[in-house]
Amino acid sequence: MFTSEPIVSIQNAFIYQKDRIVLNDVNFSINKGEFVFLIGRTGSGKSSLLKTLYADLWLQQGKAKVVGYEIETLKISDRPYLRRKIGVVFQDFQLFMDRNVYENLLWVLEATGWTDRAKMKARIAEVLMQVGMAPARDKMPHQLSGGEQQRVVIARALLNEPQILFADEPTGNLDPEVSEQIIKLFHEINKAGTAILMATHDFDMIRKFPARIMKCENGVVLEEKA
Ligand SMILES: Nc1ncnc2c1ncn2[C@@H]1O[C@H](COP(=O)(O)OP(=O)(O)OP(=O)(O)O)[C@@H](O)[C@H]1O
Repeated sequence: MFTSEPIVSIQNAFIYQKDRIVLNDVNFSINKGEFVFLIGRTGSGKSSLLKTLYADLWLQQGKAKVVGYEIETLKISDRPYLRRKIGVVFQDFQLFMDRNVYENLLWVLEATGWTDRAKMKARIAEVLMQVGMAPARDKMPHQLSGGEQQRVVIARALLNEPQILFADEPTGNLDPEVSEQIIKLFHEINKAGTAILMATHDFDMIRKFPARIMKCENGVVLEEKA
């Protein structure tokens, strides 16, 4: 039987902020193409868990493997290689406000080793099309609505064809209608094969777009029964 290795697996992991344990003995895995919601109250550890998985917070105890990289032993110099295979989307859009959409995306391609200008231009056109933002190519971020900016951020996260997107409250700053469009976009991206791990408070969206749910509660991560 064909079995593929999970793209995220975390075992016996203790997640710390400074010297305080935020999450104890975390164990789960995420398979290729899965969609997973991560829920839990403010301060329950969702962001800390995501940060650990994209190697922004040191994993002091336990093991994690993300798209083939062992997180607990990952050298700082190897982080860019991990980051090329994953995409990260936050609540605050974090675009360069002094560059237009095209330049924002170009910056990422340059920073991740692309050199062929024609291929870069084509890839940017492709991801902007995928998120419905092709007409905004030459606009400055301040000329876009919050939802449009978030689409550009998602396009940026897709540039290197990540195997998984980590999204931390990606609709946290958006009104409900726009949030729904953004979650729909994540679902389309997921259907095209990219796994998604999304921290959210938005229970309406979870009801509308049912998927696997994990919950941070009382210092542990639990699988939530549907
Ligand atoms: N940089 C930091 N230094 C010290 N403690 C931190 C830091 N970041 C978060 N914490 C603490 O770690 C705990 C978990 O926070 P975390 O941000 O992971 O929770 P969260 O579930 O993502 O919350 P929210 O929904 O508000 O984003 C909280 O008690 C928080 O105060």
